[in-house]
Amino acid sequence: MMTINDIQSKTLTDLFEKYPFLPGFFEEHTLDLNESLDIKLIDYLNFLDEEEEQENRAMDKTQVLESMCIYIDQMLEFLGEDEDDGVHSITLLPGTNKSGEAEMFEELSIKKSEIVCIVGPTGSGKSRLLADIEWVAQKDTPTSRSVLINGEAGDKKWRLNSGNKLVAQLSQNMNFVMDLTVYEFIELHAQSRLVEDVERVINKIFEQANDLAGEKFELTTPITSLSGGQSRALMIADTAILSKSPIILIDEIENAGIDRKRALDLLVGEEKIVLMATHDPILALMGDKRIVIKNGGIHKVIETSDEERKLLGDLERMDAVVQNMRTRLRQGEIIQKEDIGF
Ligand SMILES: Nc1ncnc2c1ncn2[C@@H]1O[C@H](COP(=O)(O)OP(=O)(O)OP(=O)(O)O)[C@@H](O)[C@H]1O
Repeated sequence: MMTINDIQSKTLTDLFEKYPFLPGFFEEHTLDLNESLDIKLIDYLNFLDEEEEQENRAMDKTQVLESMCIYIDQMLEFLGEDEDDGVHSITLLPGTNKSGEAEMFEELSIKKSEIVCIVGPTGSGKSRLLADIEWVAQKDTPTSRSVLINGEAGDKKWRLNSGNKLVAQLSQNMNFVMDLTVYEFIELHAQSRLVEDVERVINKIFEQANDLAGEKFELTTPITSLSGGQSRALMIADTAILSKSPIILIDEIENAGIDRKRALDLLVGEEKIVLMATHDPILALMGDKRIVIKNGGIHKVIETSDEERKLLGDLERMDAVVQNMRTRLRQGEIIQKEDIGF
């Protein structure tokens, strides 16, 4: 909760920088902003009182300050940005597997800029684990797991917020139905986030998305004509740059036409906690750790070893061969043994 003390001795310049939506409050309450903004809020309000403008206003100084606090709280809530939002880590505490047996780990903490992969057979419970995190489980899901935020019992406030603010989900199917160009799509999102320099953000997302996508697209391309890989690339860049959610949950990044290593680097570079369920060995080894799920329970947590990282290079080369074949087959070419190269 914002208090009068939090804001009254800050300058208007600082307040506007921190809360870019705040000029809207001044406008709504016909508070004149002609003077220099390098004035403390309280001095500004005193000055207005001295000018005897108060008689023309519905509220006195204290009421203005009080309603400004409420306005800031509500706007932050609406935007999914509470003041004490900083999530530095999440911690999983064990529950039970599908047979009701205790899970095989004591506790697992995941910090900012860490990538953790979730591996395990189909139906073993990978998506369930992602859902437990999204729900900030407190022994109240089928797994009885608990999730701590910054080492403390998860606050249920995360659940109630419609802005999906703890977690951003990147699911496998990205089918756009809106009739917008790439430019309009990003612009809409940037405006809803009240970004100040919308043009700069649009260009940044567009460039990053094109970097990730194999085939390039334009700002004028309608989003409904993007290929699967291109839409995925756009969503990843958009989430990394515009989403305020500290945790990104990914249900597999399919291989088609997207630079997956770069995609992960981009997300981690923006200081996100990244959890990714995957069946793909390359992605699994790109993580710092991987959680192995068996029969609904966390069976093991494995740190990616140096040897595995070296093997990752080999796997990527093999993958490049397969990708190349795929492209050539698509173009109607004939494949020969020497094309395989090993
Ligand atoms: N510990 C558990 N206790 C009880 N039920 C569980 C547990 N873990 C998972 N389940 C249930 O098992 C089912 C399959 O789990 P889930 O969908 O998470 O598997 P998955 O590994 O994501 O599968 P896929 O690879 O096919 O996507 C779900 O109904 C889930 O709620």
